[in-house]
Amino acid sequence: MVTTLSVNINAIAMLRNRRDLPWPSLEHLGRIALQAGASGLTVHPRPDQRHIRLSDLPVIRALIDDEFPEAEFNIEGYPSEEFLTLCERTEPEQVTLVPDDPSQATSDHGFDFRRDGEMLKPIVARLKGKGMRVSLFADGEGDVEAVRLAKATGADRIELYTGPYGGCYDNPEKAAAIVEKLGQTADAAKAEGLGVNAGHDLTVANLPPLVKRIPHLAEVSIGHGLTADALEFGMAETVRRFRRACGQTV
Ligand SMILES: CC(=O)[C@@H](O)[C@H](O)COP(=O)(O)O
Ligand SMILES: NCC(=O)COP(=O)(O)O
Repeated sequence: MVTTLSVNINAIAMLRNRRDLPWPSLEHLGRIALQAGASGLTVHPRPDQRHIRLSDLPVIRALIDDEFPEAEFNIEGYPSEEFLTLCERTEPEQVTLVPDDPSQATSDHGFDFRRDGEMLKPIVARLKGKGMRVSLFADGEGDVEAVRLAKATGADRIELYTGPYGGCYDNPEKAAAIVEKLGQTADAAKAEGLGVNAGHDLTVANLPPLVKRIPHLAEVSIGHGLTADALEFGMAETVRRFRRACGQTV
């Protein structure tokens, strides 16, 4: 399976929001990323709109619809009524649900499916009923029962939270142990018929071992590390670097 790359544009929005000016432009950089072969764009609007603003969503929707109809729009967020209404209005191809509290600085854990499974079922059904693929943010600790409960929600995929893996950039032994746990979680998901995505703190350096251990990894969404890379190499070249790191022929 080819692992596709969705470019998360949150960090670009954060840079833009430093000033009351329209640059760097999400539309322009999103276009460059898609032209360079990214499979889609990801946004994670937070309730305080500290990076992605609600007004950004129709712009990205139109960019994909008008210029890249094969691309995927992935919207991430906590499934509040406000967020679900936003998804219904924007109709992303994929919604990634996360358990984040509004006060969280960033996503730092997956769902507790033992606690949240029943709560998620009608939400997953509602989004899928409107034609959106649903992915659920999940810890990658090899918890097979949690994966079974994720499947029972009706979701199409899980997204493995790779923050602990990304944090081990200076500790290869620990990183290898975490990749193995992520791999075991992904194997359990595959056995249940769930697709597998991954994201958080992925980089050109740490992607290849992950993709090697999880050959059925469907998609990675990457923002922080990718934006840092783009400052050095430019968005188009960065997308090509990340695509190669995903195992794609560029
Ligand atoms: C869901 C996830 O993994 C996060 O990485 C998220 O998309 C990033 O959110 P922030 O950009 O707000 O840190
Ligand atoms: N779903 C994870 C994501 O979109 C990007 O996370 P990060 O690369 O900004 O950590």
